[in-house]
Amino acid sequence: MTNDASDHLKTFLAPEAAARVQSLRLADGRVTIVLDASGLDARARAGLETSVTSALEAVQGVSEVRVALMADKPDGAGAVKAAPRIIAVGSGKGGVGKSTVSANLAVALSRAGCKAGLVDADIYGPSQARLLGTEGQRPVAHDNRLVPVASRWGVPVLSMAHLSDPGQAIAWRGPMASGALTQLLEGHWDDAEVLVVDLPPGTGDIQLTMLQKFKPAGAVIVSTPQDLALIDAARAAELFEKGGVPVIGMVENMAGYVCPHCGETSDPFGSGGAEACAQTMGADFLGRIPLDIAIRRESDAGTPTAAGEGPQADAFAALARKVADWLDSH
Ligand SMILES: Nc1ncnc2c1ncn2[C@@H]1O[C@H](COP(=O)(O)OP(=O)(O)OP(=O)(O)O)[C@@H](O)[C@H]1O
Repeated sequence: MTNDASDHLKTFLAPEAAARVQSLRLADGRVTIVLDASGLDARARAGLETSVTSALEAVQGVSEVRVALMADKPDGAGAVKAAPRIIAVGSGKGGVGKSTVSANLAVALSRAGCKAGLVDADIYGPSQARLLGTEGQRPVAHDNRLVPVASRWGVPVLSMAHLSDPGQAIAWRGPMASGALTQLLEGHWDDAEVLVVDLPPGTGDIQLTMLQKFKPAGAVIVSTPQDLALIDAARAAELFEKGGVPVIGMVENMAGYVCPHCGETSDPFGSGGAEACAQTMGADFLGRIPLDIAIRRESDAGTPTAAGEGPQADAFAALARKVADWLDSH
C-alpha cells in the first residue's frame, strides 16, 4: 500500500489512536494494523482495539480489519519488560491430556491475575487453537516476529495450527520443527509474565531445543495413573533435570471417573500412581484432574473448563496456584 493510502486510512482514526499506529497495510480489502499499546491497561487496550476496528470497518473498500496491539516499547519509567518465564508442560506418553492441562493451566493462571500466554510446541499435532477456540485465526507478523492470537480467555496463543490449514499433515524434519518452535516462542509476548509451553510427548528434538535455547523456569509433567504412562513420565522428568530445568511437579490426569448416572467413582487407569511416582522422583505432586466427560466436551468446544465454575475448574485453579507459588519462590 502506498503512504498516501495509509495516511488516508489514518484520517478515520481518533488522533490518539492514529498516534499509536506502527504499521498499516491494506490488501484485497483487508486492513492489518499494528498499534503501539504501551502504557495502556487491559481495558484501555480493549477500547483502543474496538474503536480502531469499527472506525476502519466503516471505510469504503475495507472488508476486514485485523488489529495487533504491541507493548514492546520501554514503559514510562524507562524499564524494559522482562521476558516471560517459561513453564514447559511435558509428558512421556501421548494422549495423557498434556494439551488439556496446558490450556487450562494457562487460563487458570490468567484468572488468578497472572498474565499468561500459551505456546503450542506440539507442532506435529497442534491442538491449542481448538482448545482455546481460536481456530481459523491467523497471526500477523511484525518486525519478522509473530503477534500471538488473542483468545476469549485472556490468554494469547501461538500454535502451528494458526499457520497451517486444518487437517494438513505436518511432516517436518527435526531442524525445521525446531525452527518453527523458535518462531512461536520468539513471538511478541510482550505482556505475558508466564508462557505455558505445551510440548510434544516424548524426549526428542523439540524438547532438546526447548531446553537448550529457551531454558524454561520449570517443567510440569502430566501423566495418567497408569504404570506404563508413569514410566515414560519419569523419563521425561529425567530429561528436564539433566538439562538443568527443575521439575515443578507432577499432575495426575484422568484420575477417578465419577459416573454421571450413579455417582460411583471408579479408577479406569488406577489411582495414586502419579503421587507415588512423584515421591520416588523427589518431585512435588501438583494434584489430580478427574476423568470427566465435561472436560472432553468443553475442550472440543473451545471453552476451557478452567474458565468455568465447579469442581473441575477448581482443580485447575488449585494447580495454577501451586505453579504460581513455585514461580514466586524460584
Ligand atoms: N481429565 C480429562 N477428562 C476427560 N477427557 C480428557 C481429560 N484430559 C484429556 N482428555 C481428553 O483426552 C484426549 C487427549 O487429551 P490431550 O490432547 O490433552 O492429550 P495430549 O497428551 O496432549 O495428547 P497428544 O500427545 O496427542 O498431544 C482429548 O480428547 C481430551 O479432551
